[in-house]
Amino acid sequence: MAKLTSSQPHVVIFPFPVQGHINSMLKLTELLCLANIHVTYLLTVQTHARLLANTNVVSRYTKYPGFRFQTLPESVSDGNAQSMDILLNLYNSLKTAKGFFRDLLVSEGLKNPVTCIITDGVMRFTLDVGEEIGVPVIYFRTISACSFWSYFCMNKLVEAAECPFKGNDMDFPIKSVPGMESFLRRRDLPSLFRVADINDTGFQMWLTETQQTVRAQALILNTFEALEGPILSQLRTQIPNIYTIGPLHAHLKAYTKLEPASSPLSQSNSLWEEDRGCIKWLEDQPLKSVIYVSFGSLAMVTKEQLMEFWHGLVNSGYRFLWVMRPDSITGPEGGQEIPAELEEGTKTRGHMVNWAPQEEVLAHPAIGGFLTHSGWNSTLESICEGVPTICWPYFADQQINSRFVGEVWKIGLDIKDTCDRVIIEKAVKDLMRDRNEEFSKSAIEMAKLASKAVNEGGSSRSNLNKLIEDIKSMCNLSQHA
Ligand SMILES: O=c1ccn([C@@H]2O[C@H](COP(=O)(O)OP(=O)(O)O[C@H]3O[C@H](CO)[C@@H](O)[C@H](O)[C@H]3O)[C@@H](O)[C@H]2O)c(=O)[nH]1
Ligand SMILES: C[C@H]1CC[C@@H]2C(C(=O)O)=CO[C@@H](O)[C@@H]21
Repeated sequence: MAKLTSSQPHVVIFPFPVQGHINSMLKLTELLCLANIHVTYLLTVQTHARLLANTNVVSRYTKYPGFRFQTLPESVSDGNAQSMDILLNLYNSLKTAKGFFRDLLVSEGLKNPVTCIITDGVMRFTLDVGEEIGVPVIYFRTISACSFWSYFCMNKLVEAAECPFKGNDMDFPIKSVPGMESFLRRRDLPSLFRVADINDTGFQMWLTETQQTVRAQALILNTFEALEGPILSQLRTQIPNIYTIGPLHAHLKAYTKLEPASSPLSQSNSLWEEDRGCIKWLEDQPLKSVIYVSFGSLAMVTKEQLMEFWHGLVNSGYRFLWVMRPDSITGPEGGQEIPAELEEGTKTRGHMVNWAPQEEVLAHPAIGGFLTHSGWNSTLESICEGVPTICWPYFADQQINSRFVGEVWKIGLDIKDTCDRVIIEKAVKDLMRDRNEEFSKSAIEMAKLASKAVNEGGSSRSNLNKLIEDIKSMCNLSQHA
């Protein structure tokens, strides 16, 4: 093994290429670039093209001469699937890029040696490559610490016969996730736990992926100590080297002192075209009068669910801004007429878009609440703006995030497993009016803690500085075969 040394830190960052993962890993990328670290960022051909078409990333990154995008072979793709199939297709497709990844690292090494690899914590083939060529791998798992910890305890649940679930009582308590014994129910576990057989492909896949985390040099989490401290303490008994550096979107803003409103597209990483008409619409709405509705980039709703949400929102009497992503409605073509009262209610109090500049929307003074699927980015973005949430988790980590929102942080309502119109109407009225003071108070408190974490002297800022130092110190350690 020939040893190459370098005085220039060069990190290859490899996200699982879907919106929710690309976002936070690009924010980290920019923070590393600001610290004069060279970064090569890997994307599929598809996502790279979409990112370039819908954002200003090219001009944004020209100020960092050490940055470049690198695309994966064209064959790596999500197969134009939807939702969970996107993830499975991508997962399998990405593994075929192992040889490409290895060759890239070695050939990059000839010009500008790669000194550290930061990869998404669900791609263990990258650990194999790092070990093979002697370059340290740091994992970045883009979910919350609480959901990661529950994945990490999957084996314990199986050993304790808590999973697979016996019987249909979804409110049955779960005791095998240390630190969550007093409030965790079956329905709060990540949706992958809802299996009849633990040999289920998805279950085994995520169990194995999560367990491999211990092979990484360290783990980066997009969270902050004041939010998830007790769970992080549990996690550190198994994985001592954890950098909590979130919320990353706020961290980047604090670092660059960017005012969100001053430069609309400045930090967007959207794969869809943002409809800025909704900001104009928000300008005409009273203070805290609007509930923002969005289910992220992967969730799908059936036509029946859509109608329940719609009736619930209209019947609540509140104004709403609703992101209805193209292709996010499942079910047979055609069908249901839209009832006149929904048309009317939407015309007078609603606004719908395909994709919104979400960070900016949540920061807008007209927003009073957020009906969300509880994806981790959306959860952090609402926390930073002190916006209380109604949580309708769709899959994966979302089920446990929403339990923490409702039961631990008390910054919103968890309505999981139902979207009946009567429940939606009541939840909106509770969030926007009847229990607004209580939720807003805790949400604003949490927003202050988030801001403290990412500013000078805060825990996330110190951890980021430590990460940067550690990456710089890896310069003389890397070996290439
Ligand atoms: O109109 C929109 C809707 C969303 N977003 C952004 O898209 C991201 C969505 O991310 P997230 O809220 O995390 O949801 P998903 O897209 O569903 O993210 C996937 O990745 C997350 C991080 O791993 C997981 O927590 C989720 O469960 C998983 O589905 C956020 O940054 C939003 O600001 C927009 O900019 N405009
Ligand atoms: C397929 C989803 C289940 C887990 C994955 C994930 C994770 O890191 O655990 C985050 O969000 C989803 O995109 C993935």
